[in-house]
Amino acid sequence: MEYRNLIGGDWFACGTGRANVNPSDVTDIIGHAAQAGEGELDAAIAAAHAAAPLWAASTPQQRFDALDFTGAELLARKEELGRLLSREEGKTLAEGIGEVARAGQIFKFFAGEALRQTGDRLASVRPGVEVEVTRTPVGVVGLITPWNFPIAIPAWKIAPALAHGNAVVLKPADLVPGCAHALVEILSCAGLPAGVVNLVMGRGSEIGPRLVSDARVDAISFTGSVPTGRGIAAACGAAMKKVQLEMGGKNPMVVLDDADLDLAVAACLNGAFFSTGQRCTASSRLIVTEGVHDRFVAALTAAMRDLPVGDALDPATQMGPVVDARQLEQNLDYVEIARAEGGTVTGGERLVLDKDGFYMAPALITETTPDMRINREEVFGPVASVLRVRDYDEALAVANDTEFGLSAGICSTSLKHASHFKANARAGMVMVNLPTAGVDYHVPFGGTKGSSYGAREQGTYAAEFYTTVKTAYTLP
Ligand SMILES: NC(=O)C1=CN([C@@H]2O[C@H](COP(=O)(O)OP(=O)(O)OC[C@H]3O[C@@H](n4cnc5c(N)ncnc54)[C@H](OP(=O)(O)O)[C@@H]3O)[C@@H](O)[C@H]2O)C=CC1
Ligand SMILES: O=C(O)CCC(=O)C(=O)O
Repeated sequence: MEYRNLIGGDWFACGTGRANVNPSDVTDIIGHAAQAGEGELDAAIAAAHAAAPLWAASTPQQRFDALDFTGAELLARKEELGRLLSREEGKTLAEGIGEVARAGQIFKFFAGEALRQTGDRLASVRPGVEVEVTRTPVGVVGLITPWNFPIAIPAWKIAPALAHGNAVVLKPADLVPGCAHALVEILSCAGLPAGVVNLVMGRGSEIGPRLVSDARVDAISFTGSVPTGRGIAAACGAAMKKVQLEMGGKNPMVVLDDADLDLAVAACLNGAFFSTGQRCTASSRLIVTEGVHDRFVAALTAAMRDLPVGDALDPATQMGPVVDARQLEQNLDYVEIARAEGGTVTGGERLVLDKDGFYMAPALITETTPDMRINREEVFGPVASVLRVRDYDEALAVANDTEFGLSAGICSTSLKHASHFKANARAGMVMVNLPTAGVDYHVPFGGTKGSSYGAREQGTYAAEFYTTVKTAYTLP
């Protein structure tokens, strides 16, 4: 399969195609992706810039139709596209199909948002004057997306951008061109004017900074690593350009003595290891009070041993491979760092299976302290640590002792502690008796502190980023 770039409504096979490798089996080359250079990027931005006024003038019905069509198509093809997703990213088939369905629901939700454009008409403080407050499109939005949710994250950026009347240039992660291509191919049949949606695949370090700094691009929405995000924020700040960043997490999951132990173990197993731990919402710090600590560790260790690791496309697999060799090395390095810091390691070894892929066993690091690197830095793999604490107050203090603030969870049957945690956990999302990862598609997503910057993504709150508020005064 050859993945081409979509520029101004035409498909271009630019540059030498980059191989799209299956992380479950590196002998399986799924396709080759076009690599855009400066010229192709420039053409894509020019196309979006020319098309933006057309789409800004579209009716709510036109926007609804395009988004509803895309959502319906994704839902109808979720098995086929879920298979592609699992094959190129490595999450299990059930997770891959689930993610495509989620992308479909996101488009359906924003189809509805296109019809629900709101505004205010108010009386002026001056006699006879009318005031109207409306939302107008931002213009051209550059979307830079990561590899860990290769269809849902592009969906939750493209869908609100289009619903609110913007044109986009999508730069997906290098490792997952197949899903981006499939999504944009569907959008190219959705009745949008040429140039409203453009796809440029190519090295992020080369074309990314150009996309961010181009004066014709009015706003940037980014999800990925902290260092890349910081660079983008600095460039957008200097250009006084609107920017939205979703970055890392070091998400705490508090387990109190009074928790339902089975529920807590299931929530931590899911939060820490599902999707191979490659979620910015992953539960990477398990903070457990001393009365339940040993029973919790024993039960979670047993559950980890029963988690089949293997080829993402094998229906028996519950944890697929790591996305690539570099990420696998990073994960294994962190396991060794934790051991050297004095942590006790269970699992975390590289696995050699019949297929030549990037496999490792899930890792649990016990007997850790808050100052260890394993409790401060994001690993982005199936590696979780356990911190033993005296009581709820210490648990909350440890949970908040991080530079990140994306998601925070608590497992407890105490309404008092759950309510206090919801109010006092310094995170954008709080979960009670649920994994820190796995969020709904119709409500805001985002964090505090070093995890996020700018307006929230998703739900009705997405309007904040994808529109500019205009206040009009009329003397009739
Ligand atoms: N919070 C999250 O959801 C995610 C966090 N991460 C974290 O980041 C680490 C590294 O992952 P990685 O994929 O390399 O993350 P990056 O931040 O490097 O990549 C994210 C996106 O940004 C692009 N990009 C890279 N460099 C630039 C640049 N200078 N300017 C603009 N865009 C750029 C990438 O393109 P390209 O792919 O072509 O390099 C990709 O599309 C992981 O180990 C993990 O810790 C990673 C993914 C998601
Ligand atoms: O947990 C989720 O459902 C979403 C996580 C996510 O968006 C991410 O890891 O980038």
